[in-house]
Amino acid sequence: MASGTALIYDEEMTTHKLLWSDPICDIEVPERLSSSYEQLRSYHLVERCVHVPAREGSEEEILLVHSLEHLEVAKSTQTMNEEELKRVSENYDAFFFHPSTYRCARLAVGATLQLVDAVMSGKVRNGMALVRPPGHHSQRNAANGFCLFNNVAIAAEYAKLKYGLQRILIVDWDVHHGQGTQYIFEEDPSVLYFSWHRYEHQEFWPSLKESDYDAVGLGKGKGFNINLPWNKVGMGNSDYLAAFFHVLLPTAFEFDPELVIVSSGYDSGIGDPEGQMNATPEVFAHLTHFLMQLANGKLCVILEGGYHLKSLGESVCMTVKTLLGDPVPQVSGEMAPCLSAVESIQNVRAAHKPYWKWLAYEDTSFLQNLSTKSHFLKTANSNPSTEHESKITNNNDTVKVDRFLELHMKNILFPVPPIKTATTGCEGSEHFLSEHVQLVKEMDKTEVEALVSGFYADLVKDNKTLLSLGSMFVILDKILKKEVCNGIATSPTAALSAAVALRHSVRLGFQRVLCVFVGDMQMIPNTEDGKMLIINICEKEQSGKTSCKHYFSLNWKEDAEGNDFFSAVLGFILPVAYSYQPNLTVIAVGPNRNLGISGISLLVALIQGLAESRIFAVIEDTEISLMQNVAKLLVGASTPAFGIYVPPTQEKVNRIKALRDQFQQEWKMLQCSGDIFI
Ligand SMILES: COCC(O)(O)CCCCCNCCCN
Ligand SMILES: [Zn+2]
Repeated sequence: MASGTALIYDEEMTTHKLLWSDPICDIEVPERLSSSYEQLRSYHLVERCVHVPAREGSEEEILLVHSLEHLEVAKSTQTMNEEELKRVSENYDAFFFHPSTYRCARLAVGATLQLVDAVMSGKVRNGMALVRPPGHHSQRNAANGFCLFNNVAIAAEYAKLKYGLQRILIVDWDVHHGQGTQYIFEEDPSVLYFSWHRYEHQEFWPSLKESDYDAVGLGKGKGFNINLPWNKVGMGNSDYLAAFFHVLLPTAFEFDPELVIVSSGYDSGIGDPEGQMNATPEVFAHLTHFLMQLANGKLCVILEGGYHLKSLGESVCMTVKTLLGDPVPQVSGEMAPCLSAVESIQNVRAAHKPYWKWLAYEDTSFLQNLSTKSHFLKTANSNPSTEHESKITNNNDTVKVDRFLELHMKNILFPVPPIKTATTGCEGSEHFLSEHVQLVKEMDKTEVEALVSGFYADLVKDNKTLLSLGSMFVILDKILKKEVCNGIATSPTAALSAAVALRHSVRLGFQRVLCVFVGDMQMIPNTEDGKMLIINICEKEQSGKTSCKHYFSLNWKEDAEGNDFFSAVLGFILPVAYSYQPNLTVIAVGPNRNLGISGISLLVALIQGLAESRIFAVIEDTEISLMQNVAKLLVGASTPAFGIYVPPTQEKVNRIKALRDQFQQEWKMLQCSGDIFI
């Protein structure tokens, strides 16, 4: 299992700069790179990464994507004077040449390919390349939007050629549409390109019709180009997370890429003059964390845009911290996507229905009655939650944004707990002990008996479980005190242990405890006070307990292959969990579990994005291999391959939709279709 995070940075890429006045290009400054690198150093992140040197991309590598003519023009600029440079630059939309541009662009390509090699060779698990000039606007025969060579597109072609890859996912979270990348792979089903971008109904640059949600790819590439247009500014964390839950992740897991490359622009972050969006730096930790669960963790993050230096630097640090496996910080803001975002999500899901199995049963009837749609849009616009109140009056007030970010990041960058995982000396734990794992000593019997008789006598009927409870109390205590990030224990009766753990956690002071229970839960605590939210994935409805705001019984019978859990995890559990914003998560697996090991692994891996990754897992002690899998994930391993994709049945899709329709007003991250306001 590869480990380690590569960081690629070469100061020489700061020599490319604008020599004349140009109000459009003057935001793409060398300091973007140097201040990001300085910010990484100030958080002691550089020293934790594996340093990989940049190199020049060769002409042959550049010709994987670009025409010889384009290469020759670029090469010829090295010896030009300012007048000639200005003239050549005017041939392109929003691009400037400097005598060192060609050299820097080749370094940007080479740095990107070095990262691909480091990841594909297993030297590291993932990594980030800080490069400029950026790439996603440049096309086969043209520079565009500050980009000369399309670093990420060349990387994808290079990886296909050198490593025989057949499925590469490119995620472009830059706030501009990477039309260059779209054109290059439009007919190529081996490269799935996803981009969200400020669009405002084609008003915003590059103002292309083909940036809208109905540009799905051409010929054999149909379905492999996904555009999610933002038709309003001010999009925030909840909109970005909703886009991942309801569009990107279900598609990505069905596509099952062998490598994930991110066109990582941070102009989609708060404070950026180009994006005018509201998303705060920690959201990039969540987006990165989600993508780390694909391709066995093989993830290459390549810098694109980002023009507010403080916002850029903080977001780069959040990304690298997560690549290193640090706990994911709590995401801030109201977990409620705005109407415009939900409408875009609904449109892109409808546009891609013909191409993806997970969308086979998507309800696109809204397309027929567009009249009511425009009607509810008018009425909805009066609805408060259709607009995000902007945290910052406008992003152009740089100093104000600096101050906001200074305060905002203070309580985000908590110290990383020295130990990741605590465990009891339970069966099978000897397999995964490492410096990241702490073996906790048992609490002594008399103390456990005092605790149980004091607070849990109604739950604990016999002494058989007392011993397992003892170590559980110790682990929960350590998690509460942030001495460890998470913990795992086995129990002869996981249902009882979970019930005691939940009550104990609330008594210890956790205000919102999320419990995901797989299998027969048997004892369902009272959730009226909202201090717990329980999602029970079980085969049959628990006796007489129907779903309500804080208790869901998700009846789920795995198909034979045992791989059709994505729609439950991505379409329901994560959105509800993120809406709830727990400060502790308890994952319990009882008898008669009805999710396969890979389904539970995905659940544990993704849910680490919550509660600052504070998780307590309790597993029925008959499930040794499951326990070992879960323990490895808690220590930071990537989710294992999921095997063949099993699409959800219509019955399962309908069940999720029914729950979503019923609870999307309480848990707004469930929203993914605009008919919420009719
Ligand atoms: C990968 O490049 C990074 C980027 O996407 O941020 C480049 C943005 C170019 C923005 C150009 N604005 C032109 C406005 C014309 N009225
Ligand atoms: Zn951009």
